[in-house]
Amino acid sequence: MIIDELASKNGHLMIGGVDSVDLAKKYGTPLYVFDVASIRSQIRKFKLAFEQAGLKYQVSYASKAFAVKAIYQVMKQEDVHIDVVSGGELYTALAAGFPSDKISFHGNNKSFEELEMAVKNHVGVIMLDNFHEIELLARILKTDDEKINVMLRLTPGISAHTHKYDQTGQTDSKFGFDVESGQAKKAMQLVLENKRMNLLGIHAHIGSQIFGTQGFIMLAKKMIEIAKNLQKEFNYWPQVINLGGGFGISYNEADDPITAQEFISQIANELKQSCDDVPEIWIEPGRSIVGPAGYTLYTIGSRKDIPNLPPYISVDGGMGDNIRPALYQAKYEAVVANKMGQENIETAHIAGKYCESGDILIDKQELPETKVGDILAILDTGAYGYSMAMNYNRNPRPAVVFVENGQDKLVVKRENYQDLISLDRDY
Ligand SMILES: Cc1ncc(COP(=O)(O)O)c(C=O)c1O
Ligand SMILES: N[C@@H](CCCC[NH3+])C(=O)O
Repeated sequence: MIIDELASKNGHLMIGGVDSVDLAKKYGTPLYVFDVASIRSQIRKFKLAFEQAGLKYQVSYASKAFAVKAIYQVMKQEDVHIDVVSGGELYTALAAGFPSDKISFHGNNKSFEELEMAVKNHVGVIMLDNFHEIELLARILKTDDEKINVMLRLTPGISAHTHKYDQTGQTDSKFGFDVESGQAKKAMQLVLENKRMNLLGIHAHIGSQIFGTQGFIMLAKKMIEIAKNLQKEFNYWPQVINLGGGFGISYNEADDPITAQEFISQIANELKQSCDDVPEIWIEPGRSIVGPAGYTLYTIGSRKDIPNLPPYISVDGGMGDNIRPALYQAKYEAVVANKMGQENIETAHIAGKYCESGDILIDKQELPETKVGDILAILDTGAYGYSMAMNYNRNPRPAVVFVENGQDKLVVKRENYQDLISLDRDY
């Protein structure tokens, strides 16, 4: 998000036509706020880019980025697929009324119960990740009319240029069937022999928060090469090639993401050059759909000044609602929501309230003059914020509000202290 492009009115940050300072007053802080129009617009950009490129496609929202009932309902309205990685995400999506035939079920260690739940609910496709899962699924599919679509997640041997914890496509990865060593071929054979599994195609995901098109072009090329080898071996041509997600977003000025249009047109060129019968192309964006739409509002509290060093300005949340700075050294930017347009006068550390020295949300943030009670808005927190939130130090998780067309709606209640002990039992 570019700070200069943020909307403001009377010195207040506006989100989706709603005054963010009013939201902080109405719902309290910390508060996650999502601009739903931004989510819809990003989905439409992906779809349009595929249509312009003339590819058969499917956009599947990677819901690990943000998985609550309301977002699954937005995805249903936008008529996209979703992917889930656990029984909990599947349960939430189904409870939200999301159609099961548009769900892909991922994960590197799906349990018998999770696979059974997926089969019983007739999910659109199960992404098989390892031999253990092929075995479990074969046990679950007891009769011929229990046929289910599957895809094989492959490890294509491509390292994305991103944080180590965000890489998934390299050979040394916990995800997927390794192509180099022949695991992928063996898995393909097992699945093709099982008449209760319908092999829809092949999948790979090289990582997350990736900039540039190079990695994705390499991946598209590699997937066609793999498909051609499999065709020779098994006379099988995939109906779908799923290229995963991972499209980077701009968290700060240094980040320079590619647009959906750039990425998809280049992939389309590569695919059309590589083969005559281009399969349907699926992508699984998570961060790029919800990340830029999200803001976290905090109230500024204590301040610690140290001679000749930047001050520590603390807010009422921190690593419990956004683990990304501590976990991936992620760099965010913030504005003071009730002082938009005011001149910056200092650089400060934005500290969280958790009992950890590493609980610093922003290492260096330019700020106008601030005081206790001001509202700080950290930008681009829509992905992997709420979904990775936790109760460390027994801090309740914040509420989530959706805004659209000047209206706000609470979609997840704030946890309270009673919620925190609701699972505890006396001893
Ligand atoms: C298989 C798969 N698909 C899609 C994604 C979504 O990635 P992102 O949110 O970076 O688009 C992930 C997460 O890294 C993933 O593991
Ligand atoms: N949780 C990661 C993205 C997913 C990485 C692995 N699939 C992040 O916040 O960047």
